[in-house]
Amino acid sequence: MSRILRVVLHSRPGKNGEPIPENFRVEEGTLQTDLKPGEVLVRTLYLSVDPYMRCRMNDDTGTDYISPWALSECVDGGGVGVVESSCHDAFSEGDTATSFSWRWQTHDVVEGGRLQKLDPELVNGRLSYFLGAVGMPGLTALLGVREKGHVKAGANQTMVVSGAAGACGSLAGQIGRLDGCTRVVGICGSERKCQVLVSELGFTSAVNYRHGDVSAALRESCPDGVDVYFDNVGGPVSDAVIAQMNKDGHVILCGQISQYNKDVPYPPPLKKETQEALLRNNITRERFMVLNYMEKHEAGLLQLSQWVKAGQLKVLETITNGIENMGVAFCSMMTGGNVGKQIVKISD
Ligand SMILES: NC(=O)C1=CN([C@@H]2O[C@H](COP(=O)(O)OP(=O)(O)OC[C@H]3O[C@@H](n4cnc5c(N)ncnc54)[C@H](OP(=O)(O)O)[C@@H]3O)[C@@H](O)[C@H]2O)C=CC1
Ligand SMILES: CCCCCC(=O)/C=C/[C@@H]1[C@@H](C/C=C\CCCC(=O)O)[C@@H](O)C[C@H]1O
Repeated sequence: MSRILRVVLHSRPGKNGEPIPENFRVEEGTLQTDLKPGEVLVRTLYLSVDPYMRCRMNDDTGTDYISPWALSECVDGGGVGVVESSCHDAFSEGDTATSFSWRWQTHDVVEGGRLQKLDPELVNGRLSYFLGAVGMPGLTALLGVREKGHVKAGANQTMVVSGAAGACGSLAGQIGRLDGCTRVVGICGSERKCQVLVSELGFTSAVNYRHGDVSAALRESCPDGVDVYFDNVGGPVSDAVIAQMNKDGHVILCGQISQYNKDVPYPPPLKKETQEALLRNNITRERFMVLNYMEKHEAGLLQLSQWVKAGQLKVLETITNGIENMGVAFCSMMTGGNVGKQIVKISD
């Protein structure tokens, strides 16, 4: 029996409420560490906080693929850890592993079949990258661009990315550039983030949506209009981008974070003018979900790993320490406190 810390959902923000760290509660508990056949004891190294978790804080997520978290039960999401002991053939002490449904606990006993073994070499030992650039957000950026973006090298395309300084957006813009877009413009929520996009990640230009006239800034940044829009945020930012899209353009409908604190279905309804602009200009806007492309994940992770190792894909992370700060890190990410992927480091 070991003593552990875990995070449970303490209260729900309400469907129209902003989440607060106090919606989560850290508890001490015990873990039975005598393993049954097939089980693995893992120590958590890193946990991910992600926007879709906001929907899991509601008692009804409004979707059929994301389930609500139960009150007072341990919450879960993407995680990476190290095997401390194993009764499963595929795992040995010292192996590293990941899962989309890693419990927010310092240690756990899990069925080995629910874990994927990791090759640290893919990330040059930076294991947190498996929750970001060489993980679900990286795949979202890569497959979103490749499956829905219709990017063609040499076609002089302009791509706009919203949420551009975040986990998916910072990678999507770089991938748009690697795949041949002439111009990649990022939209994000601060001057500092705009600077990072241009000076560190190679975006052509960046627009701060919290400052000044976004439509005017976009017009200046996109003199030939917008061909591909990687949409992470929805709402007024997306209305402004779609109004400047060219005929036969493509919206990659990745996420709509600006609407997650509202009681609306996913994807949220568009305003009439935006819907009309899509129809008038024959713009596709297809919902993209990374979990619908599982058969492409292995090759996608290899591609992402190669780019990262070659320095062609720059990785940004914001790392918060300590399981007691899961709620703080989640709320910070939801309000723009992160640059790149928001990670919580749980142990060495
Ligand atoms: N379809 C799929 O398969 C997947 C979709 N997603 C979606 O991708 C999007 C990005 O996720 P992820 O990269 O993990 O998160 P990020 O790392 O981008 O973090 C979220 C960011 O959203 C921005 N934001 C918050 N509120 C608003 C607002 N009202 N208007 C504009 N921007 C806002 C903040 O940046 P800022 O400072 O710029 O405001 C914040 O940093 C989300 O919508 C998510 O749901 C993610 C994974 C898979
Ligand atoms: C309702 C908002 C969804 C916005 C898009 C998004 O962020 C999607 C993210 C998914 C995410 C969650 C999907 C399923 C989780 C299931 C958990 C459960 O019900 O137990 C992530 O894991 C991959 C993205 O496709």
